[in-house]
Amino acid sequence: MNQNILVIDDDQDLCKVLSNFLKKSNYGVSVAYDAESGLDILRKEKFDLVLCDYRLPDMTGVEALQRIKVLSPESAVIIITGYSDVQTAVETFRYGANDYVTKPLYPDELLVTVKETISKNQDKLQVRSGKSVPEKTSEGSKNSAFIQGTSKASQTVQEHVNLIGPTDMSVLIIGETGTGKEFIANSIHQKSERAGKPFIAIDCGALPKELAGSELFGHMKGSFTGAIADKPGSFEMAKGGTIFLDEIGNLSYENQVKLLRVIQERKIKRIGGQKDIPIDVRIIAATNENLTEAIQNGDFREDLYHRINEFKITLLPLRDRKNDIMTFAEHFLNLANQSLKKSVKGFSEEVVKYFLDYQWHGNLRELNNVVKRSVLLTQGDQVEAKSLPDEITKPKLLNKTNSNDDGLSLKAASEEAEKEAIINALEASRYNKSKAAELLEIDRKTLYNKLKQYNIKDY
Ligand SMILES: Nc1ncnc2c1ncn2[C@@H]1O[C@H](COP(=O)(O)OP(=O)(O)OP(=O)(O)O)[C@@H](O)[C@H]1O
Repeated sequence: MNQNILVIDDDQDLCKVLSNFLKKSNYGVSVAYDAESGLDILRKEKFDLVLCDYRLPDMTGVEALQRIKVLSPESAVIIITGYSDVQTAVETFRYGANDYVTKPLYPDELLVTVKETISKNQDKLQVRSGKSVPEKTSEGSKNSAFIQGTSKASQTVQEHVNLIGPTDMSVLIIGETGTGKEFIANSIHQKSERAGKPFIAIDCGALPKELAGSELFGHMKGSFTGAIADKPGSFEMAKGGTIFLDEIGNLSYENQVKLLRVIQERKIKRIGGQKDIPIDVRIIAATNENLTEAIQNGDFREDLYHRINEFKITLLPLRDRKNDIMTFAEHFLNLANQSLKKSVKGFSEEVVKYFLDYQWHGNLRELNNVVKRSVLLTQGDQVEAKSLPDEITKPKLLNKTNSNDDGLSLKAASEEAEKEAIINALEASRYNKSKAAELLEIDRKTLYNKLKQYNIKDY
């Protein structure tokens, strides 16, 4: 049966082109020019994928995404965005977007992203419904796509993963969007005795409040409108395996209480059910927000925090572990060559410099997408700067013209250099702050102040 795609974009010409192209590639396609019409279509039909513009005339990208997830939690969503919006569009990942593509859209690149996204989403749905997913040998396989970073920070993370993997401790992974939290969670699972059992990833940010309880803990027929049959929740489906709760800070208070009970008593009750069901799962949680602050504000339970935080792993933003950038870029280049059937060999020196200087707010996910796009556009042997988006090659000029901001000033340049020196010292000292302060010839207190000033994550 054909897979169905819904395209929501106010650019009617783009919709026409996309629709023709996707139909030629054997997808069933429906089109809407604003979010409300798209949501109307979603109320009537099921879609494997929604391709949704980030800037719609009637609502913001995040709002559209949240409403899509309420109506059709099982559809994958790819956000279409202009490169200048990438920095804000990456926020949609907190609400369950599966990937993003940047305008101008290129058919080959889009097709690869569409195929991969639908396939990964179906694997997830299958695992959640209790069916095993056949091992894949292509680039779709998590294991074949996983690599270790080469920065000191990544090596330390890997040591921790190796240590903590075989235990049954709960782990809290902290990091910005796209830093690889789910990949690390999966790697911890693979190193444990639970490896042959399910790894179920739940995006708490994408779960509509009204469905979250049922999704996690299951329900009994008739317990609420729409509960047409008994349904096991993710905790039951993960039997013997690991559950990965991404964006755990988004769980409602009520579900936090239920989760605490699962952890303390190792059993659950389905919604509307009487029976206690024993649960054997390891919990790995992730967040990109400051849970301590959420606790102080009364939004997150402190007792739950201590339970999920038996071990903490912090993934630094890519811009703060620069040694990883080219390691991952080479890896993504190989993957892009495979999926786009190209044979680009590497990156020009200029490109390497741009990559090292860029801020990568979407982290590894953004790097992957930029490399994929540049491989597609490369005719010769190596990726040249002209294949990169302007935001990467001219960030300061684009962002700073017509503003009083001193991005081009000596002060900004020396602050940038200072920040880099601090990051290098931290890496060299394996995040031992006393040693880093010594290397920098400043005292610890000054170092702490600078970490705060430059928003360098505490490792
Ligand atoms: N160790 C790794 N090896 C190879 N690719 C990686 C690795 N970690 C991350 N990636 C790439 O980065 C993308 C984002 O990773 P992941 O989904 O694990 O990030 P995340 O921190 O969980 O993001 P979010 O918070 O938005 O859910 C992956 O799809 C993959 O392409």
